[in-house]
Amino acid sequence: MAPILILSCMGHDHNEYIKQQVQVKNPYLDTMEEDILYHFNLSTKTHNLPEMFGDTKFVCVGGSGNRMKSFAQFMHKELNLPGNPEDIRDICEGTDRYCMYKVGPVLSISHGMGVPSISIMLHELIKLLHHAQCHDVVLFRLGTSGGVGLAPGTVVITDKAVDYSFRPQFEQVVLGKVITRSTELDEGVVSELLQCSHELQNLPTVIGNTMCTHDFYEGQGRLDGALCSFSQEEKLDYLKKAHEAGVRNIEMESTVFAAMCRVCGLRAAVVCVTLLNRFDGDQITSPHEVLVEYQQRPQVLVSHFIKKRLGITA
Ligand SMILES: O=P(O)(O)O[C@H]1O[C@H](CO)[C@@H](O)[C@H]1O
Ligand SMILES: O=c1cc[nH]c(=O)[nH]1
Repeated sequence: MAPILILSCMGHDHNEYIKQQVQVKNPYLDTMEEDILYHFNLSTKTHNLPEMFGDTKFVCVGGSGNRMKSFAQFMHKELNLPGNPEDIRDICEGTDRYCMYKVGPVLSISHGMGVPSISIMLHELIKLLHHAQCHDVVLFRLGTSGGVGLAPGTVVITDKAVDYSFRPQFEQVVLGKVITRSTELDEGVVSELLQCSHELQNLPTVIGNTMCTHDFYEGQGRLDGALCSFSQEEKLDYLKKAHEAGVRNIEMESTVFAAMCRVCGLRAAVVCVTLLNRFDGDQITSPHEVLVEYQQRPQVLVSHFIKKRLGITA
């Protein structure tokens, strides 16, 4: 029998977190004898998912496997967990599609680039959380992005994840028809994250809309792809319109992430650092070590959030 959501999934009262369970929205799932999470190389028959994952409270996802491994090692240290952080094992090592690390109540998973890649990962992740009977879970996407009118290195906590027309929605084609889902995120988590950013040094942070595109080059109005059919003026005009619509950064996964989490009753937030200001150019020119430090910023912010939630003080 599928667990039911006892209280409203989008409420903002802290007490409501207590009973929040993962709602898969598929009547067929509970009739299946076995569920193979193919891209994770896990299955309900071969793995004891409640034992492996039942205590998960925070799921952090990001594009690259190495970044999510470093984040897991960082969290291992931040949470003062026993053992050597260097020894953490990739739970999905039997497949090279995604990487997954578990450190205490934190699960760190890579999702690759773009909507199709993260959406496959999210289907399997949400089923995993359901099979493992997890509850009170908060999900974060920790990413990089192009800034719209912001200095490079600024952390953007997403208010609304919007599409190419600045609408807060995600369109999925199902059986040849378009289904539109809302991409509203949890306001409570957004304010908690903003408060966390005020408590940290050197972490310039804003709340803004995040535009999700299906491409890094033409899709984000870059003039430096292999194809370009528009002028510099047209590019700047589009970015200006985006800025007027409240867009402060551009990336490639936020809308489907927000939509799927929302439908399944999962509180979620998107926290991405900007690598450049798109009004100033398209190429990412900062030195490697600067970019490495930038991409740690969302991790530092979310780590602070997690430690506060767990009652761990510095
Ligand atoms: O830093 P990550 O999580 O990979 O995300 C951003 O970087 C990739 C493009 O370079 C896209 O996937 C975009 O969303
Ligand atoms: O400009 C950028 C930088 C990172 N990721 C993106 O999707 N766009």
